[in-house]
Amino acid sequence: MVKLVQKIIQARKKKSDIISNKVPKDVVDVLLSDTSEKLTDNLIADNMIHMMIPGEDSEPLLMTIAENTKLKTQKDELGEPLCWSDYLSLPFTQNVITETLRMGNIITGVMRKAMKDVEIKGYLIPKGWCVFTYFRSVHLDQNNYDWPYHFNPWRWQDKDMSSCNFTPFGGGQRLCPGLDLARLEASIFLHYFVTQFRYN
Ligand code: HEM
Repeated sequence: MVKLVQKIIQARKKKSDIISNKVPKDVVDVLLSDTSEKLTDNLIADNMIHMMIPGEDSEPLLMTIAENTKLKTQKDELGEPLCWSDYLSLPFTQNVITETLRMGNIITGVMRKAMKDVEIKGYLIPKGWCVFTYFRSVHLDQNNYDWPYHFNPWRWQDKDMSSCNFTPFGGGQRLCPGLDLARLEASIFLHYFVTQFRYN
């Protein structure tokens, strides 16, 4: 990321040599126009990255904290432990988990062996061949997801998850039997993480 941002800075520097005295249009322009010489390219890149990360992740985190804090307060008032229906009552947290599974699933795909000749979309997979179905390329394909590298839990609101474009737990006869348990564990982790831990 630093390398990428540094390239942008270099390109801007070249441009600003040609067009001097122009009014700064964005953060990079402002940082580059600093005359104190304290701002190295590295520091400028660092500043830009720090501005990008909160812009990207703060909203989903805020929503998750709000939803889970509300539940924790209710539970504390009633003096009750968490139960199954609580897990289902956190729709935004579920969307955060779904989006995490889409972008960062630890299982990148599954292996299959063709038991007979199979033709898919004009390609022949001969009997006995092994195939690796790569989930990640489907989950990060912009034909299936707008801005696929953008962490956007809202994309799952009112969306049907049972499509072939979303298979973090596999599908068919070998569908992961731990699917619900995995989501439940992730929800419990997120609940305690956002309601009990401090970031500093
Ligand atoms: C985020 C967590 C998890 C992910 C992403 C995941 C993903 C998967 C995937 C993709 C498969 C299909 C493998 C294939 O088709 O070859 C699978 C199978 C399986 N998973 Fe999970 N899994 C998770 C958690 C769990 C948990 C918590 C358990 C059990 C407590 C579990 C038990 C199994 C078992 C037993 C199979 C084999 C099913 C079969 O072959 O019939 N998984 N998992």
